[in-house]
Amino acid sequence: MNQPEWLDESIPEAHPQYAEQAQARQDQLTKPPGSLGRLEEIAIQLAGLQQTAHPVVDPVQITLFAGDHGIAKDGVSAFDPVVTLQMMENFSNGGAAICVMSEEIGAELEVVDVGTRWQGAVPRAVRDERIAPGTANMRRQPAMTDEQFGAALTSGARAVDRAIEKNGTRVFIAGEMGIANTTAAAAVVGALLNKAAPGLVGPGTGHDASGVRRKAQAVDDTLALHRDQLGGAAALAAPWEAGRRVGGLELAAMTGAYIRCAQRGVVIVLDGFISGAAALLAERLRPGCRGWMILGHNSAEPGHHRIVAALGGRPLLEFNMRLGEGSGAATAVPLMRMACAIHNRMATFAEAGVTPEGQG
Ligand SMILES: Cc1cc2ncn([C@H]3O[C@H](COP(=O)(O)O)[C@@H](O)[C@H]3O)c2cc1C
Ligand SMILES: O=C(O)c1cccnc1
Repeated sequence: MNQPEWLDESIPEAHPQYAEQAQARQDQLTKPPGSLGRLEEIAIQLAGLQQTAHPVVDPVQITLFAGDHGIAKDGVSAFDPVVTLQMMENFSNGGAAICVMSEEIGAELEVVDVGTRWQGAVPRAVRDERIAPGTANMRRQPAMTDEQFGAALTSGARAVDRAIEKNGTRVFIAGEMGIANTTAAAAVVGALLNKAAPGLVGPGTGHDASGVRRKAQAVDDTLALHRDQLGGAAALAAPWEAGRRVGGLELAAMTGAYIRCAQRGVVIVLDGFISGAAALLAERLRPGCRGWMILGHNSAEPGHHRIVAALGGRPLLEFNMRLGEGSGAATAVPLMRMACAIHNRMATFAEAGVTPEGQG
């Protein structure tokens, strides 16, 4: 299989010396050391990644990738797949949650259709990069061909390049829309971690218990088929095969975007369950991506904590959100801005004439 060439580009690492300097500055600011908790950690992490004494969050780019899923026909979502198409109109008209959120936080929003079943021209404000009219049903055959998977990765990577060129993006958020994509995400995580469906699947858009059981069966059937075809679980844990056989076009585009962010030194804020699955896939495809990721929030989708455990680290927010679209990541942005403002603008003990030593 021919993997896209850009995938081989190297990924820079954080510079400990900048993180150490940032830590030293935090300890000189007019507050008890450590008293701003994770706000301090965020600023220190960003300073190390951005190799600067003055970490920044802006410009923030949000790019939402949309795609349809063959397995949606099997009743794995509480909603009909036509909602993916209807939501494309809604994104185009500025009515979706992520549209309001991106406006509210002053972030640029782009919506890229990498594979919906939309007939004819896509809605006005949506960028048309359709690779296929949805994935094939992964319960019966690979969701994507090698070429389609590679093209979806590349579409995500190009979205990052485009954003950097347009606005000098420093923080990137990938969102998604695709009815049934929590099923695809669960299958990707099951394949990569060699886990069975129970514990990975959850209500998604709002299934009841019998819906969740149907979904778990779909994921287990899917994993069994591909493990069989490849001759074992280890072969399906190989990230290229996992990503193309049981993933989604939008999930692959997110994966490509994350890898590209890491290659280009752009900080990633992860969203929820689908974003987490794409992040895990990115790290498995190109180790080193994880260093560029900040976990935005803990999704209420029950399997999300397994992704968090596999990635390592602790999400910033516990907000009981389970929407996707990039919404959890967007919600974390104001806190990250606050962290940088404190780091960059607070007075030190020396500047303010405040006595730094404790009383012993
Ligand atoms: C109106 C609406 C807007 C959404 N925006 C994001 N999602 C979220 O729900 C879908 C995944 O859940 P499942 O796997 O259960 O289908 C994805 O489209 C995800 O982005 C939405 C879902 C709905 C119904
Ligand atoms: O956590 C998410 O991203 C999520 C959960 C349920 C449905 N859609 C998205």
